[in-house]
Amino acid sequence: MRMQALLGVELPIIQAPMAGVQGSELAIAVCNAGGLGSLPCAMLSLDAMRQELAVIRMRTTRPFNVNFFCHSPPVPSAVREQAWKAALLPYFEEFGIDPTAVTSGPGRHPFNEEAADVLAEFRPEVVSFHFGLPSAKLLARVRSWGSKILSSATTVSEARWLEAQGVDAIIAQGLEAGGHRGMFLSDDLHTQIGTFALLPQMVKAVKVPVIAAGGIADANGVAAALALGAAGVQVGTAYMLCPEATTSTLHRAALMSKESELTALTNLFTGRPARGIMNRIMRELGPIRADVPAFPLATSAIAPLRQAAEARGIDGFSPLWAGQNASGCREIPAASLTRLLAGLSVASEPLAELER
Ligand SMILES: Cc1cc2nc3c(=O)[nH]c(=O)nc-3n(C[C@H](O)[C@H](O)[C@H](O)COP(=O)(O)O)c2cc1C
Repeated sequence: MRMQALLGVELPIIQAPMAGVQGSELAIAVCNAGGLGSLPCAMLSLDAMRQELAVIRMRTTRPFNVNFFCHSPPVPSAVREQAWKAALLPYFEEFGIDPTAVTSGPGRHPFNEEAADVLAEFRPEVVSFHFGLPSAKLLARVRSWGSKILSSATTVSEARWLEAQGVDAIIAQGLEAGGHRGMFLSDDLHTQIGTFALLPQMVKAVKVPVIAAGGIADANGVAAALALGAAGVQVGTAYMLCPEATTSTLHRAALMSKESELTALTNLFTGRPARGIMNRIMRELGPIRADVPAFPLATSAIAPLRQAAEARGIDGFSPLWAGQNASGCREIPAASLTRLLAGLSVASEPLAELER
């Protein structure tokens, strides 16, 4: 089944939920252009989430997707906290940050009953999860509103597991993808393979529709994914320069520069592996370390460093999330990008140029 029939949209394009670089504005623009816009909620308070959802309902009548992380809350480890702070100490000194003032604590919220209470007020057409699924009870609550349920899988085994839990579609997230790996059955990074190797195997293994994600940045990429059996695609990185995204100036500059050609998986910023543009701290500490606190506890120690560096215009301590294919990033309205991805024409001349 094509994604359009399943999710009630015109185009087979999902704008990937991207916590930290977008809110309702991007989602609304994509929905109104015929794609499926997404609101990432992992970093939103309940009040902010309610406000964003109200804005979306007000400004579009189309289906939209609301996205959550569903990791298990971490067990803090004093040993790892200490080791992490020790590794960061030279940088705290360089930027004049008092290490004793650095607090620890979670920086990302998993989906829970309180978030479900807010969601119940809006009953979104689609709800997607990252890092597996929430409890069966919570999932049943989401399903009771008629919301279609999506989740990311990075391996065929994860796809089979999600199908057994009754999801409506599976997002095949390949190695190229920007941001956090949705992996949840294994923490072995070698298990995730490239999108166009993963997709056909997943399509063969499960009966539910499979949506391709990772490294897809233009109409040819979308067509290739559909030819390999995808019901639709989920595109993240390509939307990050759109004016409706909230991507920071430093992050935009990195995406537009040659730097964006080198990305790596790193757990330094949150405790879980995510793909971002290589920067100073990734280079100097090594992008993956065993002594980093569990997700999302690593975030709080690095946050003051990031803040101090960004205030000086330095991007070396910021998570510059991006996929391996930033070639589709364009400073054009999200509606135009959505149409171009779907192989449709756009009205204005400079944009029509991009189609060639
Ligand atoms: C900046 C950024 C933030 C992301 N945040 C989320 C998120 O909050 N939830 C989620 O399910 N996926 C998130 N992802 C992953 C996307 O859902 C998707 O897998 C990825 O963007 C697809 O690869 P591409 O970036 O190459 O298009 C994020 C990706 C990026 C680039």
